Amino acid sequence: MIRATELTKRYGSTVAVDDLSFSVESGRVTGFLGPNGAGKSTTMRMVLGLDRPTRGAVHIDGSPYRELRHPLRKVGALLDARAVHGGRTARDHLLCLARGNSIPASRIGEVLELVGLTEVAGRRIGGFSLGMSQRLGIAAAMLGDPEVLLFDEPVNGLDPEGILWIRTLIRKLAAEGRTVFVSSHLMSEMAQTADHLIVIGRGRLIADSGMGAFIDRSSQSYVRVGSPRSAELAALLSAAAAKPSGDSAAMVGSPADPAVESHGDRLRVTGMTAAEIGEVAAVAGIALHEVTLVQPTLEAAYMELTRDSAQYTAEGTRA
Ligand SMILES: Nc1ncnc2c1ncn2[C@@H]1O[C@H](COP(=O)(O)OP(=O)(O)OP(=O)(O)O)[C@@H](O)[C@H]1O
Repeated sequence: MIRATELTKRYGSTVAVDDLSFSVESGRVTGFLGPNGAGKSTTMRMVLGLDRPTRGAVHIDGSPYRELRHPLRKVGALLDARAVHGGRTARDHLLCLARGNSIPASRIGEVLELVGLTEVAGRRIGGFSLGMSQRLGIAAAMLGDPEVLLFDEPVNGLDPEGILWIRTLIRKLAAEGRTVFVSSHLMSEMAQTADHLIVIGRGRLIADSGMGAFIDRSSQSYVRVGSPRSAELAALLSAAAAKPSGDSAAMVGSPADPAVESHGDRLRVTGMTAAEIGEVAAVAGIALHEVTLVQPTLEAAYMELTRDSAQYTAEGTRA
């Protein structure tokens, strides 16, 4: 498990990460999202001891990274796949990393096989394509068979087959009970990979919630309800929606305030679940002819939530 507590990083007058507290749990994929410059890479660098927090701390299973005895056996990371010594062969690169972390050389063949680079193990890394470099970075991350894995933009530059391969690998690692923390700007990819989301903007926490809850809480998520007594039901739902729901998903400034609107012979209900609507109707003995959950894509929910946090916004992209 990764736990960040009041994590803060300043570069001169820039506050890159601002009082950030969150946990990344084991056994699931946690997506780390935020607009350009939000502080994702800086956070990941602090998790890995590559940057010192100005304030606060981040622990991996209770210890700061710098205090881990054999870091690669606890934490594997893919940050910048190109930041390697281009003159070395893939095998030598992995051998150097293994030696420094008391990892047996026999593991190198295993990770090369895992990422599909066995045939090019003797080639110099400098001639590798971006996709091959990404695979080598993942081989390095997996070298110590770590419980905790961090991937910063892992599908960057990969072809569709490579993207599918990484997605499958990431899901498998989480299913094995590992802690998997992945940043990406590709929302369609995240929607298929992550179970849980941590969203930051301008260095601060915006959301920490399950994927389903994140999408449900968007104002674009609603339940379409059809009933022969829709006017009566609308009044009952409005009264019920005014009560607090007790939902525990942390969402700063959630836009989904409960509301009931009539659209022809259908009701459009936001901020209530289909089950809650069904309960209200059942208590009043009102028949329901339709209850349909209409959800936006992760991309639409994300754009709505981060609209005010984006550092750079092109003309015409603000709703
Ligand atoms: N070494 C540094 N010196 C000065 N400022 C920095 C440094 N590293 C990051 N920053 C600034 O900190 C902020 C957060 O940057 P960071 O790279 O962590 O964001 P990010 O969320 O990873 O962005 P992206 O999605 O574009 O990769 C930005 O304003 C960036 O310019």
